[in-house]
Amino acid sequence: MTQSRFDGRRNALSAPPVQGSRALVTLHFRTMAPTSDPTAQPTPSPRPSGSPRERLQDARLYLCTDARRDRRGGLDLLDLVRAALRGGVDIVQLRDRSLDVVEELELLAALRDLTDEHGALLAVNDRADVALAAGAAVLHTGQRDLPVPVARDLVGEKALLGRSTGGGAQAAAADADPDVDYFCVGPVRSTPTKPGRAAVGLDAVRQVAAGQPTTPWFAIGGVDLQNVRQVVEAGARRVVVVRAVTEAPDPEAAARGLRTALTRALADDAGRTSAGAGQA
Ligand SMILES: Cc1ncc(COP(=O)(O)OP(=O)(O)O)c(N)n1
Ligand SMILES: Cc1ncsc1CCOP(=O)(O)O
Ligand SMILES: [Mg+2]
Repeated sequence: MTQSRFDGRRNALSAPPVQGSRALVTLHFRTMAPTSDPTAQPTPSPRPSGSPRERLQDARLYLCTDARRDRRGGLDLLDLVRAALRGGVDIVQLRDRSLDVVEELELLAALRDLTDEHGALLAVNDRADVALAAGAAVLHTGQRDLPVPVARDLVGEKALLGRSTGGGAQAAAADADPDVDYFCVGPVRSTPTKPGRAAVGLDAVRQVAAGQPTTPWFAIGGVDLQNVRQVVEAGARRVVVVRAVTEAPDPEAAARGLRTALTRALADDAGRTSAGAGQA
């Protein structure tokens, strides 16, 4: 495994400038890394390039993972993330409060190399200072974290800000806030990954979708291959997963399966209803 060391020099301010025009979006074909089957043909899937904000618009599948210090017999963090990116994950967040800042920055430096290679976005949870120091494209904060204006002041205009919501008024506030680049709605189902947080259910997803938010948003919490179609039918266009990939015996196949299921459910849903046409 190659270990990138954090050198303290790359930060969000050294990231390429945000391009304001959608016309600047270009599509290229992602290089698919070899799968476990050496005879398998690469199946190129469009990977959006362009500014982080443009890539966020096209993002469908977002992975949060801990540092996997206890690998539980599976892949270590970098191998897991590499596999997930090959499988089609668009955004990767390191979510692990047990790390000290030096450890977190070291891991983020390595993850940034991987996400950059794959044209994906790197997200930092909770800490604006760490996001800035790591040069991460995204800072994610929840309702009990830094207020959005403070987070924005700290990370600057170029960084993307994500916000957790339980749907309803929190989602409406996030959608109305020009500093929020995306928000999440959940937990859709109760989940051991967010203990003590009550499920909001698919009804909350339906309610948010009915409001036709203009800000990109994701459903999170208990989303997996079995229920992703229901989540899309409830109105979500994007999902965040933890266990569905991190606890899968084959994380690459799990990510690819979710991605394919999402794409199919989205296509079917778009054919069934025109209500989603204007959705973020
Ligand atoms: C993408 C994404 N969505 C939701 C969360 C949860 O954030 P929060 O409610 O602040 O809880 P913690 O993750 O900080 O425990 C998230 N981290 N990422
Ligand atoms: C971080 C977070 N916030 C709301 S639910 C959740 C965890 C989702 O984890 P999983 O996909 O394993 O249910
Ligand atoms: Mg948080």
